[in-house]
Amino acid sequence: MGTTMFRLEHIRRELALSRDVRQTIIPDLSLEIEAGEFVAITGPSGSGKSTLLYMMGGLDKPTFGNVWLDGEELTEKDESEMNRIRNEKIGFIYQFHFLLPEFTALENVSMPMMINGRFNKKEIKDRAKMLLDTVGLENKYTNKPSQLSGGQQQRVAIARALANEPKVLLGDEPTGNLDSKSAKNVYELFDRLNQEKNQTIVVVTHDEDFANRAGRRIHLVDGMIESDSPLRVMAGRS
Ligand SMILES: Nc1ncnc2c1ncn2[C@@H]1O[C@H](COP(=O)(O)OP(=O)(O)OP(=O)(O)O)[C@@H](O)[C@H]1O
Repeated sequence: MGTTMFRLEHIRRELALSRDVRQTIIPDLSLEIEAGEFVAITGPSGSGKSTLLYMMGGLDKPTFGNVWLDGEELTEKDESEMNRIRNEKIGFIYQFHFLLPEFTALENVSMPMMINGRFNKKEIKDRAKMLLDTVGLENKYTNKPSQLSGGQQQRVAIARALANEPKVLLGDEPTGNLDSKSAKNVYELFDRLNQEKNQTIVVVTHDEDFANRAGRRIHLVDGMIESDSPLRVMAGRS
């Protein structure tokens, strides 16, 4: 048995549409994800995929139920504790990269490390370079986002998400805004991070090719797990 990275117990997420009308997005969902897994969450539009991912990343709270990440219970944490956990343990990648336009690739990747305070100035610069090298942008340290292609911008966002050596990398349609060639580069990068560094990855995706790269696919319909299937034997796991 591996180490449990995520444990979700009887998650329910309701939304108040008006004073007395509530919509149930996720009725009752339980799930465990182990360290080193690469999981794709798929399902039709509106099935609750992003809502689930945001609760896993502590960006949204369930109406009922509990979420544990790496042994820490997220739902009971206040905002400042959650900010710490997000900065230390979670790398989040969105469909749109949200890079800071006035800063270079190197500065964008450095930012989470400067907030964290764990590395000194030189270490931050060295790590930022190493991370940009990892995502294949060794020649783009001083480029600002506007001087990079969409795929390159997303790779900077991935390097930034990895800055503080997060326990988990969460992606909400990370290839949703990319052409097929750039998307393929991003899949390959996720694959490599998972295979070589045993990085735990959970991505929400509509992209079949991407979902097929993952070791496990969780298919949601109406906020319920319709299927949960391993796709292939993961490297290094018995
Ligand atoms: N802030 C909100 N206000 C109102 N409805 C919301 C809100 N957030 C989510 N919803 C509703 O909750 C349901 C689930 O949304 P969610 O974004 O999790 O689905 P999804 O499977 O990720 O969809 P998509 O694939 O289209 O991104 C949808 O019916 C959506 O309309």
